[in-house]
Amino acid sequence: MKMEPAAPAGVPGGAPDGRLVLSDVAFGYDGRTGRKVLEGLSLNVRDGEFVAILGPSGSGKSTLLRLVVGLERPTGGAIRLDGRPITGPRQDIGMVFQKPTLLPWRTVRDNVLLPAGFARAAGSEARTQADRLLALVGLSDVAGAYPFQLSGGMAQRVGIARMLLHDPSLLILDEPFAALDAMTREDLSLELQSIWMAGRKTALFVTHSIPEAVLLADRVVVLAGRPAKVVADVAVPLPRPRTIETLTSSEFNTIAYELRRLFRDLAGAARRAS
Ligand SMILES: Nc1ncnc2c1ncn2[C@@H]1O[C@H](COP(=O)(O)OP(=O)(O)OP(=O)(O)O)[C@@H](O)[C@H]1O
Repeated sequence: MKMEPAAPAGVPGGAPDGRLVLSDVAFGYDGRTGRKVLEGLSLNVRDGEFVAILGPSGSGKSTLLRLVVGLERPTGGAIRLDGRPITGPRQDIGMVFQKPTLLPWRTVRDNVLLPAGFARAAGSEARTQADRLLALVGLSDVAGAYPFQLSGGMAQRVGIARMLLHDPSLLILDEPFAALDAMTREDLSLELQSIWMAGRKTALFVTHSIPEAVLLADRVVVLAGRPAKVVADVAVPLPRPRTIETLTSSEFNTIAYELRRLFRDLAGAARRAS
């Protein structure tokens, strides 16, 4: 397996013809102190590629996603999707968070329709699409239910259906399964893989779980440092569809083990530096 150290600039780990290209990106929340969260971060995601992002807590993974969806603007470098800079939220980017933030007074169907302006404003086409997506994530039976009637896994399925409402071509997922029990998490990971395989959308997926990253991704990118940048870019050439059996294969375990070792090295280096 190849653990590629990140190049100081440019587009490590991929051809320069990526769909989503981050070039030498820098960002800090506090303009006054100038403290940067990310610096010199370059990443190239190809069309249809599923990239998982791992990194120590606080390394800037969510910040990176906020930049990609246009909720924040980089203070240095550039982020381009299909060759154009990202200047704000857009319909061709769908996002799902750790907590799906469902409106408790709206039904499941209306929560899926939220990006379309709710059921009354949404046309019949959007309502049909919402029902189709609820069927896709196995929630047709609870379309008229309210969020308090759902389990954590069901609520997250609603979040996934909502993310897909406008048929986005770029999926941004920020620890979507972190709050779920292990079995539900595994089931939803495999469902996400099916959805992704059916549409071959480009996906950026942040997780703290090495096995989850290796199970789902074509590539695992590791962020680290203060400010953070890409410190490793690991290809996952396992056949698809991946299944729970994949978790027992020697190829899977070799990649997961190498990533674990890398994390231990990073933690050791951070301890020595502090
Ligand atoms: N809105 C904000 N204002 C100021 N600082 C912030 C804000 N959001 C995040 N930060 C800081 O930016 C850094 C990176 O945070 P971020 O949430 O991106 O990391 P992360 O890798 O996603 O963390 P975790 O794995 O714990 O979710 C942290 O030091 C955090 O305190």
